[in-house]
Amino acid sequence: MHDTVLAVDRIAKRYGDVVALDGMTFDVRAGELFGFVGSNGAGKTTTMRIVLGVLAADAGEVRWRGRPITLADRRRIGYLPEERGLYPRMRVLDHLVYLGELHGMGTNAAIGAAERWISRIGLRAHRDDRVQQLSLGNQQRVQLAAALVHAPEALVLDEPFSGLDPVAVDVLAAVLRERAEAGVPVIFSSHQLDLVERLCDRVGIVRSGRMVACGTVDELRAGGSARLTVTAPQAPPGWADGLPGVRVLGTEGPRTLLELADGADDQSVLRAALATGPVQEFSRHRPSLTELFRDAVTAETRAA
Ligand SMILES: Nc1ncnc2c1ncn2[C@@H]1O[C@H](COP(=O)(O)OP(=O)(O)OP(=O)(O)O)[C@@H](O)[C@H]1O
Repeated sequence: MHDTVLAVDRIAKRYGDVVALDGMTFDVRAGELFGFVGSNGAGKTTTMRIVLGVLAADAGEVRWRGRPITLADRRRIGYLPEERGLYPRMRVLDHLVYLGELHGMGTNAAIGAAERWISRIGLRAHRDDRVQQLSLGNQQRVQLAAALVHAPEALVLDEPFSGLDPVAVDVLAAVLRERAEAGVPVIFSSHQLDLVERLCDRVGIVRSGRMVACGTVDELRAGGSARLTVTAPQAPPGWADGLPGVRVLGTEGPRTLLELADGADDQSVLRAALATGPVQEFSRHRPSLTELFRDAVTAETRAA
């Protein structure tokens, strides 16, 4: 039995004629990092807004620890919205203290927490600057500290890594991992799939307002079709066309990337490659998250 904290259950949402969410369903468990990925417009931000109560769903339910989520539950969530909302003229420390107090912290506790996050997120040199004086990336760091300052019981972060330099990416990755290890469920959206693959316990791939694949990266990869990379310098263009159970995904110089249907015979591919001349590379691998994601997006294009 998993310790589900947040459950999104068959959420539907339309904007006029646009169907933004169409039965969106998934859950996030205590202590896990959940990566929420999907192409632009797939419905990630809309889902997060509904979880936080910024938007109302047309149908479906959000549950917090097994019962319908309330305003009080939502105040326990640390939220990084897509539309970043800081007061530009406030100073960094004052801003974070203010937000901590808004979430019910006493002033001293809020100051202590704000100082700790300022150090942790690398903002010490900017502690007394006004938000509007900061670079975009540093404003993003303040926004992240704002989501963390009140010791939330869950984190819902809309593209938290966007705009961060590589050092800040590493710091944030460590912070999120640490929060998860403390039992906090963390859900975040990102287009940086290598980061999602490296960091997340589970990943959900969203397409057209629905969850089309959800599981650990290993589970998702195991469910994807095997890939073959073949390097055959003398092979003419189209050498792999028509091989049974084989789809050509692309070529790059002498290398051809192939997708194998279940049960397709990779040895017949090897024989076909050898028939063209020397084969310098022949390797079979499971798709990466990026490749799985491309498959999902391609399926969307084909369905459109
Ligand atoms: N306020 C709005 N009015 C009309 N349509 C909207 C509105 N907000 C979102 N949509 C539409 O709803 C769908 C889902 O958008 P959403 O912002 O949730 O996607 P997303 O997955 O977060 O995309 P991105 O990766 O680009 O941030 C899109 O078709 C979008 O155009």
